Amino acid sequence: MQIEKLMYDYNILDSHNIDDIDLKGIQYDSRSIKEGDLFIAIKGFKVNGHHYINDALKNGASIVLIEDKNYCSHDYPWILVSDSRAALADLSAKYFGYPSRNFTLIGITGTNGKTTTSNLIAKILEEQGEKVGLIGTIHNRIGSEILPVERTTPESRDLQELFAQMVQKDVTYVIMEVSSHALDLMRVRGSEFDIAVFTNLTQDHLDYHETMENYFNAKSKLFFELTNESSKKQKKYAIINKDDEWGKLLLQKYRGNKISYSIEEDTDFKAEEIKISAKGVEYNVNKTKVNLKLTGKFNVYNSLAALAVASSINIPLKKAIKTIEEINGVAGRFQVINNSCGFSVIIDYAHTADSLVNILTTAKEFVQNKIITVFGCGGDRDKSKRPKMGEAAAKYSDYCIVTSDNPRTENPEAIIKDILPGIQKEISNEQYEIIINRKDAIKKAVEVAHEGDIIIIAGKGHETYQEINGKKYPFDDKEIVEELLMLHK
Ligand SMILES: CC(=O)N[C@H]1[C@@H](OP(=O)(O)OP(=O)(O)OC[C@H]2O[C@@H](n3ccc(=O)[nH]c3=O)[C@H](O)[C@@H]2O)O[C@H](CO)[C@@H](O)[C@@H]1O[C@H](C)C(=O)N[C@@H](C)C(=O)N[C@H](CCC(=O)O)C(=O)O
Ligand SMILES: Nc1ncnc2c1ncn2[C@@H]1O[C@H](COP(=O)(O)OP(=O)(O)OP(=O)(O)O)[C@@H](O)[C@H]1O
Ligand SMILES: N[C@H](CCC[C@H](N)C(=O)O)C(=O)O
Ligand SMILES: [Mg+2]
Repeated sequence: MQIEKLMYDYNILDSHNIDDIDLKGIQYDSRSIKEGDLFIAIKGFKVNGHHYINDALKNGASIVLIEDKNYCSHDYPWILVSDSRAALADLSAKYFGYPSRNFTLIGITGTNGKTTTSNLIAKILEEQGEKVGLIGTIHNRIGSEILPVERTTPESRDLQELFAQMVQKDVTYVIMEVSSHALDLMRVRGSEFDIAVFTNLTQDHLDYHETMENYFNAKSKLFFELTNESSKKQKKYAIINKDDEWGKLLLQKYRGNKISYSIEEDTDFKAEEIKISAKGVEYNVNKTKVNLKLTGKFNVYNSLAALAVASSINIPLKKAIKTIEEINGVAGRFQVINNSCGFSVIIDYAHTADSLVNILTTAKEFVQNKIITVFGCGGDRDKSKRPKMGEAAAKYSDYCIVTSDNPRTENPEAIIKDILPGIQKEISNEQYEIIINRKDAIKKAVEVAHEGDIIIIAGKGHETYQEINGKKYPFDDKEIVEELLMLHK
């Protein structure tokens, strides 16, 4: 694409020597630059992308886009804008042909339940014969083609490229998890959403957002994107959990079409007569029975959200229910590991206090003996959630083994030290132990478990690695526990 065409109508502050440049691509990382690309320099949290302009030029960049006028130079063609992160999103959407205009885009935000809910919605749509694109924590998917992921919501440029691939492959609906980081860092700017879902808001990521209000404001951005003009026929909807205090606030603030769901309040989709068991959960919604193989009150919420989305695109309730009733589970979400040892093992991605409370209280509904919980907290993430996760785990377990999650660049012992005050608030020294090595911790849980116990291995769910000091080592809770269970007598 000619640079003049890309920049036509764009608010630029200044430029140098940009005539007649035919762009081959757009990149925000100097290491990904190929001959003829535009390099967009972003001032990051860790480093300043402007420092990598020379690397980008060496790798073949034909022009750079900057926001710092100190990098205006006679040595290379440049464009100066006021915000290069915004420009990355705007220009990528244009470069890839505004791909999200070609399908119905469903965004799901909230602290917990995004992955589960998006998987339920994907199945409902696929059952209707639609070709679905799925973007989220476990993987990205185009129809049945699986693509690996780095993070939950891709960077704007990568997202627009992925959308364009989806358009080429005739996808009709895209369901994506939208993280608060993504909303704050403009990764979804230029994406035209039709339906937005708010699952809940509980403490996480305060290392980044600092306060719950900021965290809520970041999440809310998805809904204010929704009110923008659109070229599509699909009526826009906000789908919101009214039992969540922040959800209530969003319902009050949001002016467009909305559908609410709940267990406790009067709403469009209200679950009643809930029965939770080890095998699943049953409830009634709008006089129709739902019998899920997924268990836990939290999955009542996830399924209500999915049913509300289905109704917003005119899929009959009974049809949508039939589909979600067939779903056996989502990888690493309350995943039961079958065995013949007499006790149960459940792997779950709970990495917040709220999600620990949810899975442990669910397990308490049907445990016959004791609950043994193996968990840790991720490094380089919200430190203030650590004692709260400790407290939640201790309060609802009979025995806790505190271990490592992804230490990232932190010292695992220091992370555990942050967890302990929460644990010690609830239980005595005999009711917990520390085993830093996660594999050894899981091994110990299997050794001490008795008939009727439930072992909960929390925090890493579907993850197949453990990140230590910038390196990802193979590590899979499921594989490890299956190996240990085979050896267990
Ligand atoms: C806080 C955050 O989200 N940061 C993201 C952000 O980083 P940043 O802007 O600070 O970038 P930086 O590393 O300082 O680098 C600045 C610029 O220099 C460039 N650079 C850097 C080095 C080099 O040699 N050449 C070069 O050009 C970089 O590509 C970048 O454009 O933009 C980067 C590029 O897209 C991301 O990699 C990075 O994600 C970091 C690694 C991350 O861990 N993010 C997590 C917290 C995250 O986003 N999580 C959410 C899920 C949360 C949840 O809901 O549970 C997610 O959506 O996955
Ligand atoms: N609706 C819900 N409300 C509260 N907790 C939930 C809900 N759904 C799932 N959980 C708990 O949160 C964990 C994560 O669920 P899920 O992966 O669906 O959420 P997510 O929002 O995608 O999380 P992440 O932001 O880490 O990608 C589950 O393993 C479970 O413990
Ligand atoms: N999306 C979450 C995942 C956390 C998973 C947990 N295993 C951890 O490492 O803390 C995050 O980036 O905070
Ligand atoms: Mg997720």
